[in-house]
Amino acid sequence: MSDQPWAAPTADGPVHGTVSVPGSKSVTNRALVLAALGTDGVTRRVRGAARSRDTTLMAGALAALGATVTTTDGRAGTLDLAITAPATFHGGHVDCGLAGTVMRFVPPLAALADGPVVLDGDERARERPMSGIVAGLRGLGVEVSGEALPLTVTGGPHPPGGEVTVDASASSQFVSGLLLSGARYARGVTVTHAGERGVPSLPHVAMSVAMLRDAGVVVDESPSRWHVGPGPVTAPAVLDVEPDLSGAAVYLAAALATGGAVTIAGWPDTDLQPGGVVRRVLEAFGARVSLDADGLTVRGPDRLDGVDVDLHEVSELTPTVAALAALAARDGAPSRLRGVAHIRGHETDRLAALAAELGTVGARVTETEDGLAIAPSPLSAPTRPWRAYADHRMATAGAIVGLVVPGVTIDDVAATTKTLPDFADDWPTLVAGAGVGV
Ligand SMILES: O=C(O)C1=C[C@@H](OP(=O)(O)O)[C@@H](O)[C@H](O)C1
Ligand SMILES: C=C(OP(=O)(O)O)C(=O)O
Repeated sequence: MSDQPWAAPTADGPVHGTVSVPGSKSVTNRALVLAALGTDGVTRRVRGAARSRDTTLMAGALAALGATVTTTDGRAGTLDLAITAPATFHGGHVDCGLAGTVMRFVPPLAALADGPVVLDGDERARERPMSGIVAGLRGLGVEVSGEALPLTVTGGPHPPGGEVTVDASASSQFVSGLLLSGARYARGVTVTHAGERGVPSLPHVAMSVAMLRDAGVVVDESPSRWHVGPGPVTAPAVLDVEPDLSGAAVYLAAALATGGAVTIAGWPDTDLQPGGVVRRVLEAFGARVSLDADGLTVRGPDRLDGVDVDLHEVSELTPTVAALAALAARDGAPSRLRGVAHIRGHETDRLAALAAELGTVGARVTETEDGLAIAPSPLSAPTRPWRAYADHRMATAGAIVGLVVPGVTIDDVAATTKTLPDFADDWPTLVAGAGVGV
């Protein structure tokens, strides 16, 4: 990839096309962790994973601690991973990159190692919240030095486990991380959330619970409290990863932005991700959504409606929704995005980043305590490149805006490889009217 800013393609007219997106990083990285926790000598396969940075980091982390991970080419540019759990994890060094799933899911697994595990990541990763994992592990009898990355985790192969109360208002991944390895702790793990705000992105905790149950682990849940019983982790021998529906939303946004129609092939009938919420959010802008044998098709309206949406459950959609809201505001419709205070701790401070970058094209975006307010304003060509802040979803938000605002360039389109490894090629292909990956 060159160092030159990437020119986001402008659409000549309505965008029409069919897209096949790679597997969800959230599903993939849970599947990899659960496979590595098996103690029955079975090699498990995770099929259709994205060839993305976050997935690669998770595979690398598990290998660094003693799991055997082999990677082969899967269908349509995806990866198939085969994982064999080690008899005992060993100490080592783990690179978390900027992946929340790696920095929050691996420390509780590292506590099962027979030696210290040092975890570090990108510069920005050192600023991402880790308090729930650090406090949670200490409460479960694990030694942790450091309060954020870099961390050293020293557990011993049989950490006691038990009951902890953590404040998970900064990330649902605190809860997911503690639960995913909890069955391997002597007394299992019980996590209670206590904080000023609720746990964000709760469908991602539900994903953890569903995948744990699928791996034979006993999980009890009540509001703000989850219990994982001790016992073996026997994930399915083969897991087909469902498409990344938040990544898909970016491609669907092309239909909304241009009044076109985009189909996501292979959209699942039932999903572990909040697919229904993704659909409802797009419908709020005036899109028509239908699911049939070809996949999920979204047809954009002639003019986008403004939205007033609480994105607490689907906070990772915020950059996509904010980009569409800025396009709606161009036609005079204001929007409010709420419930996402915690995304200041995502890959970047997304509220500040969105206000700044949408501002470069003339949008009137104000940061609120828990979201963004977008006031009517015409949009115009920017005078500097759109900054991605190493954030895949900031880069894709810039591309959405670039469909209708000429002259948008993105300083670091390679940031998209965190979850969508082929975005820089696939997006122009879609905008030019061709199918992608199908
Ligand atoms: O567990 C997961 O796979 C995720 C949980 C959510 O994190 P937060 O709860 O920090 O928002 C989500 O935003 C992130 O993209 C993926
Ligand atoms: C917040 C996100 O990622 P992470 O898993 O790194 O937290 C995201 O993908 O939008």
